[in-house]
Amino acid sequence: MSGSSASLQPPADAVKPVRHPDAPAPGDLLGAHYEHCFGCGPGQPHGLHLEARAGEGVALTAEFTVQPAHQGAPGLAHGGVLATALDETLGSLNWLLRTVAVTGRLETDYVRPVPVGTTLHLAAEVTAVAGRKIYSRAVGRLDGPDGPVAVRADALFVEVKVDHFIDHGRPEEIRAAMSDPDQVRRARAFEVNP
Ligand SMILES: CCCCCCCC/C=C\CCCCCCCC(=O)SCCNC(=O)CCNC(=O)[C@H](O)C(C)(C)COP(=O)(O)OP(=O)(O)OC[C@H]1O[C@@H](n2cnc3c(N)ncnc32)[C@H](O)[C@@H]1OP(=O)(O)O
Repeated sequence: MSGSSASLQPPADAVKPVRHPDAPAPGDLLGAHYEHCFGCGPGQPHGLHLEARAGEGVALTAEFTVQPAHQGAPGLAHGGVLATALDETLGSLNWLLRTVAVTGRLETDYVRPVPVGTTLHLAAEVTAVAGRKIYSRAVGRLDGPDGPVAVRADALFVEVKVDHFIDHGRPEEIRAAMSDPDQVRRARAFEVNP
């Protein structure tokens, strides 16, 4: 069974997403938005270390290999970890819009179990934008980019200012992030609009 709820249907005044002119070129690795991000950060030993690559338009692909630390049932990926992989992949679309946005709603279908050791091949795209609301979807496949579907998600991201993180994040991590010029550069890269 699948099908997303009414709140994930774009409204009548929604428009097509526009790829930012300074978005990374198709094929480019997007890199981590934050060193300690559980989804993409190199500084998280048990994190997903998801690697996303820009596609054409407002779309991308990503890969994530399920590690023993990601188990739910013996030898199988935890559903919450798979939702994280989908969330992170969808969040990476921010790089192509050059907009900072956070997940408001994420609906996930689990279609096939995902064994430890599997590389999940993910693909995501923005389908519509309505004001601050960004509608997107993602799919994760086994055995390669054209393999059988294991997981799917529909999502609504909501645009926020960088202040969202500064206002709500724990002060010690915010202080460390703000004193790291590379982190500040990455945060700025999202907020430069045409
Ligand atoms: C230099 C130092 C700083 C460093 C910075 C680092 C750089 C960072 C760069 C990039 C970060 C990317 C990170 C990606 C990580 C992966 C993605 C995640 O996991 S994000 C974490 C999980 N998500 C949250 O924690 C959100 C928690 N929720 C909230 O904060 C708020 O609820 C928020 C912002 C989502 C909305 O709150 P409102 O007060 O701003 O806006 P309202 O008016 O409530 O909503 C706006 C519109 O969206 C709809 N909406 C909101 N939530 C909805 C929902 N759950 N379902 C349906 N519609 C929803 C509303 O109905 C409204 O629609 P109508 O304009 O009236 O048509």
